[in-house]
Amino acid sequence: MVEMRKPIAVTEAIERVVAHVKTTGTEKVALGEAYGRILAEPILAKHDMPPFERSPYDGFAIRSQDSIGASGENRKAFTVIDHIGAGQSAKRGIAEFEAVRIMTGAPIPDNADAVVMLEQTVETATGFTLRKPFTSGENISARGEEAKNGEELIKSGSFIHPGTIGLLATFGYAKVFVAKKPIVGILSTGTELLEVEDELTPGKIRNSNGPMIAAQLVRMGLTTRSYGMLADDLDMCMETVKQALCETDVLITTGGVSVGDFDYLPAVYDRLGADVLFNKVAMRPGSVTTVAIAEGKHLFGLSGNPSACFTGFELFVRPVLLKMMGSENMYLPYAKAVLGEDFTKANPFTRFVRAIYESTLDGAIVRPAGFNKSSAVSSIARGNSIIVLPGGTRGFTAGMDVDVLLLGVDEGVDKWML
Ligand SMILES: Nc1nc2c(c(=O)[nH]1)N[C@H]1C(S)=C(S)[C@@H](COP(=O)(O)OP(=O)(O)OC[C@H]3O[C@@H](n4cnc5c(N)ncnc54)[C@H](O)[C@@H]3O)O[C@H]1N2
Ligand code: MOO
Ligand SMILES: [Mg+2]
Repeated sequence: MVEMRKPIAVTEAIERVVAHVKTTGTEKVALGEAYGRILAEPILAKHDMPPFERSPYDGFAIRSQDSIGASGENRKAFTVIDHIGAGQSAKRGIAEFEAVRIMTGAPIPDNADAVVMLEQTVETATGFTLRKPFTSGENISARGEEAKNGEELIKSGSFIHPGTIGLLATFGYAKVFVAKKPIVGILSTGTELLEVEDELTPGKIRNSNGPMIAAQLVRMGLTTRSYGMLADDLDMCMETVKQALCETDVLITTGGVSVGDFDYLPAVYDRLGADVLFNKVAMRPGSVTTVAIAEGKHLFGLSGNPSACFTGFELFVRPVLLKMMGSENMYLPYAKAVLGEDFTKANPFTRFVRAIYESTLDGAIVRPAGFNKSSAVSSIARGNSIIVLPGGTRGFTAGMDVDVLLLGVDEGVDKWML
């Protein structure tokens, strides 16, 4: 008797996988190694920023009170007593009708409270004249105007992108606490599988899922511990999965999760006494995606069909890995776009269509990326996004609004929106 599986909704499946996450712990890395990691401490302002009152312009620092009454007919004259660029300080404070020629980024001299831009002055033998009054604080960057000492600027759990690196450098974080990377194993199962460099032989195909998942992990800044390829053999699968459970934080397998005579992953979970969170999801592709927990670790049984495998990774593996690293932004970012061509197939389950998303001057357009069966590889290659069509619908036509999940974006969002 073939086992009858009960499909659960995608949202429910996602909730179940992310409910069981243990964090990986933290480590300190040099700033130069921090790009692409997840912050494991908040970024605090270690001092006021700017740390001193400074000039935002190239010009002259003056006492604003000396400019009162200035006009085209009544230009006020100033004597320049010093000349400083960024990194230099004036030798003394200014007195009445004195000024310091000051460049962008240089500290405001004592007694000065306004900066006149070079363009607003006319040079004289000893200084300059100006034709308008300045208010106290005009053209001055106040100390701490961007951040006050001790202020939390970026949350722990945030993705470290180039801007984050700039902020860390600003506050002297030569080293920073980041989440440890989880060790992720990949095992490709299937008697039909050949290595990438192998010539085709009858009935065989090359293993594309293994390299594809490894690259999906690289896109997240993670590396892979590869368990290679195994033929569909229960004992061999069992042995390798057990070994991987000792050596990894998460194991991803591909293939062998359906109800076929050589689909051995269900038996592996059974023998391990694993807690199967689900083995059928109301989605296409990827309906047979199975996730189990053994020894507190996630075993992701992704389908062998490449599009199902790819989608299963993005929907289920990615949020778990991100949550393990303390990120709250674990879900793919979401967009609305106009469907660029008809998609008339029925969608008994939620359908994830590999797609090409394009921003145009008239708004976002999305089109299916070609041959879109669960077994498809080419549409994954063409796609940069996934159209999500709700279950129980059909007859989407060009011009309709559809939901899209964007791929390859550094940092996702903290909510599953669909
Ligand atoms: N009677 C039923 N048959 C099937 C069902 C079902 O519910 N009842 N589900 C179908 C669905 S949906 C899918 S998806 C597949 C899932 O199959 P498995 O996850 O068990 O994967 P395999 O049987 O091992 O392989 C399926 C397909 O994918 C190819 N494959 C496998 N591994 C790789 C790889 N590493 N690289 C590239 N391609 C791979 C494999 O050759 C098969 O063609 O089951 C349906 N059947
Ligand atoms: O898991 Mo299958 O991919 O739904 O076709
Ligand atoms: Mg199968």
